[in-house]
Amino acid sequence: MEPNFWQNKWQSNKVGFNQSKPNTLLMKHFSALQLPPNSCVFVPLCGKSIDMVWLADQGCDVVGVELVELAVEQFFEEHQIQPTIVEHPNTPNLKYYQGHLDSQTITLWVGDIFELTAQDLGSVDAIYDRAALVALPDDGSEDSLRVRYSQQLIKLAPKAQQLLLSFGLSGVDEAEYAKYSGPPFLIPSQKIYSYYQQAYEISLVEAYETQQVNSEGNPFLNLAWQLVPH
Ligand SMILES: C[S@@+](CC[C@H](N)C(=O)[O-])C[C@H]1O[C@@H](n2cnc3c(N)ncnc32)[C@H](O)[C@@H]1O
Repeated sequence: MEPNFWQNKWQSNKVGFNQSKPNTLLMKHFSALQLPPNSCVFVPLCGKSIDMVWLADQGCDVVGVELVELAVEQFFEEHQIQPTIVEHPNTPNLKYYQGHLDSQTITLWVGDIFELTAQDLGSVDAIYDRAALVALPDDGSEDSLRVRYSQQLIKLAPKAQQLLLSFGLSGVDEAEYAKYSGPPFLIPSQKIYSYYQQAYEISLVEAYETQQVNSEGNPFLNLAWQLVPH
């Protein structure tokens, strides 16, 4: 997706991916990560997700990154948090907004995730990916946006486990997935392994069929994965 695609979505308020309530798979499976209090959770491609408030309520600090500044502004406005805005000392296209929710710190970088470094993020204990991997296309090439994104996550936080949410389709083979365009994209399970098995032990912690079916009656799936660094 070109940056303009996302800028337009936010400018025209076509943000159907944004949830009004915390994600049920997050609430159900987050405790399996067994994070100590004040752990830092990285939320890539964070939008203005309410899940970040839920994570802070669990006693975590949150670091996010989001391309579109309007999304970050809206996050702080909607939760009535007064942010401090800090420009990156060396990278002109990066800045962060930082504020506090009770005793937790929320730091949202504005910019392209590919411009961030592990040093910018600081120490990260876990990554929560909802609507991020599935937002990016994979044309099958070695340097597709989705492949580059998965590599970048590993570089940014090599010691962090991940809770990853994805979408699939029940009862079809991998070839069938290519018929569906996104975002969000459906991702065959084999692909999740191909992106991440070099860095993580991968467990599928939940997969459930949604009410929605394709034209052949195959149900769409919501999946939750736990990825633990080797
Ligand atoms: C489908 S939305 C999901 C937002 C959020 N994770 C949620 O659950 O609501 C994907 C977000 O990624 C942002 N985005 C896309 N490409 C990006 C990039 N290269 N760097 C940072 N953010 C990006 C978009 O602006 C958009 O807000």
